[in-house]
Amino acid sequence: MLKIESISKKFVGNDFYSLKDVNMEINKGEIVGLIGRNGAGKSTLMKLMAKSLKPTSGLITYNGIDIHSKDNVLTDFGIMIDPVFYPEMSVIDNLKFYLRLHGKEELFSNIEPTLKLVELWEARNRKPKGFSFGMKQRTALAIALVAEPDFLILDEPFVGLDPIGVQKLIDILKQWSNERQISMLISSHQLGELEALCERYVYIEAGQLADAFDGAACPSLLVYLKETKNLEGIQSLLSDDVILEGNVLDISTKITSEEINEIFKTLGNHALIEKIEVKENHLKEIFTKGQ
Ligand SMILES: Nc1ncnc2c1ncn2[C@@H]1O[C@H](COP(=O)(O)OP(=O)(O)OP(=O)(O)O)[C@@H](O)[C@H]1O
Repeated sequence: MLKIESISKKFVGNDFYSLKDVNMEINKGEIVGLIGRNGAGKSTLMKLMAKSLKPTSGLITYNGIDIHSKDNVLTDFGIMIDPVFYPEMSVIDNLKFYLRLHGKEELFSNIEPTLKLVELWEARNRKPKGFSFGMKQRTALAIALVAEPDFLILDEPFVGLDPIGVQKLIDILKQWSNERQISMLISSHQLGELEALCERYVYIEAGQLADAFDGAACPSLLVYLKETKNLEGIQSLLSDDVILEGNVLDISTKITSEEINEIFKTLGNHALIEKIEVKENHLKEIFTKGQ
């Protein structure tokens, strides 16, 4: 588990704190979305967690160990913040070098599926020096993913991926979190992508943790029912993800296709559907409040 306690960061020469007294925890297998406007402090927080910056004050521990107290605490971290590849070395050699550096040569077999995931397999023998911005992003992403990390820190991982690449990445990250209990902190301005992935969010505003909320606020369908009587048939369908309030059924898009089919079959059989709406994107609301 990663724990951040009262972390503050003031860069030399600045008269303001880029982060001020931030506290948070990320548990095993949890995917946490980090959101906030430009300059809010997201990258600074991630860099402190990745040890590429030192905090002005506060403590960050991973499984109880102060990450800044000694080397090798982050060996099982996959980090995509700043470019970490060698521009003059082919992509495939970059990945081999990274695995060797971490003593993980036995994972060379991961290189092909990882490069296929980020759609760089065809370009594997080219040097990132001549790559487009998106290709450089995807090289950094491949390096973060290749060593089967226990903890992923990804700063804007969707930038540079096309829609199919984005969906493939979302699917694999979900799968890793479910099957291998990998923890993740992901920052992105692409709120729809985050909503497809995260269970919990932290919102940073001017260096401070302004809000934290869970994924219950992910997109949902609102089904307006013609009547609120004779709803015994749908009682068994209600859950944390399918909530009935008055005559509105709030159905989270997290539920399975079997559940969706069951709900619509039941509603249709009783001709209960008045109209359907998509609930406003909650993350967008957070961003735009007070604007
Ligand atoms: N090396 C640095 N030296 C001085 N100030 C810095 C440095 N890095 C970041 N800052 C300042 O700290 C604040 C937070 O920056 P940070 O990059 O963490 O924001 P961010 O939330 O990641 O923004 P964006 O969404 O634009 O990437 C900004 O005011 C920024 O100018």
